Amino acid sequence: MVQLAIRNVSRTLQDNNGQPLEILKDINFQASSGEFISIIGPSGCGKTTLLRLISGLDTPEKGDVTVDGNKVTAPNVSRGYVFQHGSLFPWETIEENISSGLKALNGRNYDKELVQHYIELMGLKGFESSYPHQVSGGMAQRAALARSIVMKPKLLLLDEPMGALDAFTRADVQEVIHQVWQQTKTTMVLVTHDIDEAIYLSTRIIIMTPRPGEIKEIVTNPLDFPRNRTSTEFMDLRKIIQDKLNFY
Ligand SMILES: Nc1ncnc2c1ncn2[C@@H]1O[C@H](COP(=O)(O)OP(=O)(O)OP(=O)(O)O)[C@@H](O)[C@H]1O
Repeated sequence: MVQLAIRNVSRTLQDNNGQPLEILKDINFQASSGEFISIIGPSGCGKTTLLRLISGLDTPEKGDVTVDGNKVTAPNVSRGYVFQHGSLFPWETIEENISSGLKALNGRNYDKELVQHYIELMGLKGFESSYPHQVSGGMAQRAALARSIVMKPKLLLLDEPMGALDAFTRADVQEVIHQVWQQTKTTMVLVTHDIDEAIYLSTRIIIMTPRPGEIKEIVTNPLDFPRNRTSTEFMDLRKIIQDKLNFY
């Protein structure tokens, strides 16, 4: 069933001199409930702009974004957003951060078991009382992910959440995202620069052109789970996507 629909979306912003800058041009795609979509493309092609339009943080001047048939006009808790730098509250502990949205919504009667479930799943047991500056970058990102997923969003938008992590930590957070996706069946849209990450996690990969960002191609990922990054099939797909990203 189609959950997310982007129809004829264009977005023009202003550059530093006040001149119009066409960022996104005629974007069209649909995602079904439970899909994992990655968006990949050259720097500045409008990936984050597209994610902001899906979240409702921004609105397009042409076209529309709908989720479950409803037009997106403003942010909503049903669409979670995880930033590159998880943006945890530095004055709250890991547990307080994870439960902050639930508390804001439900007061003190929030679902504490759910919070504990994600503390365990994210490997944060024993660090509940630590503050963000006392844990590693990977742990902070796992906590940011937990903070979003406990809200049970219909759609989870991931804006390069592994972008600032080293290769080992990155693989570790990818694994956690994959587990959360499989367990919750939440529709996820990930912006990434990392072809392997896109192949490892996604059901489909959207390849964008340089600015103005247009969809060059949508590649359906044929690989079964669990995926093996060193398999021939994985490496073949990496080459195919790398070639499609070769614009110059
Ligand atoms: N608020 C804004 N006003 C003007 N221009 C903006 C604004 N936000 C982004 N831009 C410009 O829009 C273009 C697309 O930005 P965006 O962050 O969406 O690209 P991206 O593909 O996510 O880039 P990257 O991969 O480097 O993160 C860039 O040239 C950026 O400088």
